[in-house]
Amino acid sequence: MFAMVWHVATPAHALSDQEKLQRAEANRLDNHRQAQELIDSIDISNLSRKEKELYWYLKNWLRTFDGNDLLGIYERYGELVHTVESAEVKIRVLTSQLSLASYLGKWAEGFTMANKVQTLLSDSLSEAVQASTINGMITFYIKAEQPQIAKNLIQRFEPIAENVPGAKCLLGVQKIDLLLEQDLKQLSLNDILNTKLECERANNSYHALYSEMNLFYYLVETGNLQQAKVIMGPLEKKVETLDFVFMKTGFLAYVSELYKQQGQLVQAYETAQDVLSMDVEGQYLPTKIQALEILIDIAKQQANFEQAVAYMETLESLRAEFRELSVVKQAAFQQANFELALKQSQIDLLDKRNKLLETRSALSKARVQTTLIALCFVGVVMLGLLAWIWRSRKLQKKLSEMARIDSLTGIFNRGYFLQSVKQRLVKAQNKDLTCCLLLLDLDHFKRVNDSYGHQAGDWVLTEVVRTLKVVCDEQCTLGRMGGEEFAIFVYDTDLRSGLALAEQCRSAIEGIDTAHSGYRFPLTASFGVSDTTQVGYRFENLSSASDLALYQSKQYGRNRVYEYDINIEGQGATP
Ligand SMILES: Nc1nc2c(ncn2[C@@H]2O[C@H](COP(=O)(O)OP(=O)(O)OP(=O)(O)O)[C@@H](O)[C@H]2O)c(=O)[nH]1
Repeated sequence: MFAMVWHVATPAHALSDQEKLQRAEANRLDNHRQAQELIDSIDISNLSRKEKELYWYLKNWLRTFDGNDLLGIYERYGELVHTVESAEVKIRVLTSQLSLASYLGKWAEGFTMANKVQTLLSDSLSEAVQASTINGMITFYIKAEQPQIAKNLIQRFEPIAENVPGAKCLLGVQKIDLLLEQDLKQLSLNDILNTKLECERANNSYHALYSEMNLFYYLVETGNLQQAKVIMGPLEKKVETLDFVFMKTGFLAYVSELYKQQGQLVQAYETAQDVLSMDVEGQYLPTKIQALEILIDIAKQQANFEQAVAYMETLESLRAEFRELSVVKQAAFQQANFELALKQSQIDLLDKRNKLLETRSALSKARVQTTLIALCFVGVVMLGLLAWIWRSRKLQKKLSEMARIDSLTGIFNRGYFLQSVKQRLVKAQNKDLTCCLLLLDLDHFKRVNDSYGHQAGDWVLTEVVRTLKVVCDEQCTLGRMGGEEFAIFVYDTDLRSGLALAEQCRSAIEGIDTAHSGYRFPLTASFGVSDTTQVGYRFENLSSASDLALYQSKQYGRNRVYEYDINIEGQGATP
């Protein structure tokens, strides 16, 4: 049963490190010594990260067989579970640690661990890993005296066991274990035989032997002593080859029971003593209790009451220990459940907080959106306002321009001309500069209007201004004083220069070709000139003086330039 076919065919040294790992994994239950040798011969530098994780798991797992350093392995599993990345190896490490927790009586940690395994157990794991995990959990809960949870897990195991090779064997073993513990009447011989068959089919020699032992227990418990005796001999040999103390002691306790029931008291006594001596650390209390009960029976039957009482005292203390352990288990279970509920309520609380935060963030998002919309709205309003301000400015500019400029000719109107000239006069006075004012009036302009129409009159006005602009330089300020009367203020210019300029203007107007208006007619203007040396810097005085001179121009024949003369009224000048 333990022969390794592959091992015979392929020597270990011919295998790659990956193959060694796979073989060790496949045969770890059937031949843990060979699996151990394979693991020890692996050069881990050839392994990938995931393979290394499996390697470390198996290395620790195989060390549990000698049973020497269970606590050390338990702790190493604890470290490993934090460093492992592979979800499958992680849950296997945790499940094995869970199994050790039950051996070491670490019930509180065990229940917490079992809850963690439960949360890690997901459909994303392979069904094989799911099967071995559930199997490990069932073992734990049976030992932890939580049969209901074990039953539920068995139900969960059933559909998976259909698909995973070898899993039916494990499922069968668990069902039988549970019934052996809980309700022997529900168990049938066929259940055990079928399970044994399943395990043999799956080449799971360990569980096939385990089932055979269960068969033996069942036969002894149900009083089928003859049948039990038949299988006892070969079974004893097989059990001998195993290193598991608990398997040996468990088996021997029933062997002792069989001997006792068959009246072979000496053999029964010796075998029961073997059980007690093998389990020095007293790890397997139920077996020890079973052995002591046999010893008490035998002592009573042999009327060795003193011995019986001594055994009974030991038995009582073991039972007390057992009960205490049971209480410890229940308490640990309650505590783990309480912690789980606490954790769940904390998670619920966090969930609620998160939801609250989410709502708050949604609210603030909505607020931000509203603010943005409001800002956009304000932006649009601001833009509208700016556009409106811009338009108003433009309008204002146009209005103020209209207030300053004569719309027909484009030069200053009377009002603004006055304002502007007055400022310049102040400036000139401060600098003691002489300025001139020329007034000109078109001659017989009414005739143009009357003869050729208002449009021709407008043309004349525009053309005259254009001509004046050509003649005048930047020192001149032009203004339309009314109808066909214009003024030219010349800054920093004396009367002589002013008269010369007036003459230039007169001549230029006279030279305008009126044919461009569509009509041919004479076009002339009369001029009156004065300066500040004559009348001072008051505009009104200057204007009156030039006006008087203009009047003289008109009086003395038009198309002339007259300067203001304070003494003589009606003095002539050019031409
Ligand atoms: N076409 C046109 N005519 C204007 C404008 N403003 C005033 N007038 C005309 O100018 C004429 C001025 O006539 P008057 O004051 O009698 O002077 P005048 O005909 O030039 O005669 P003298 O000044 O004596 O040479 C009037 O017929 C006004 O209607 C204008 O903006 N366009």
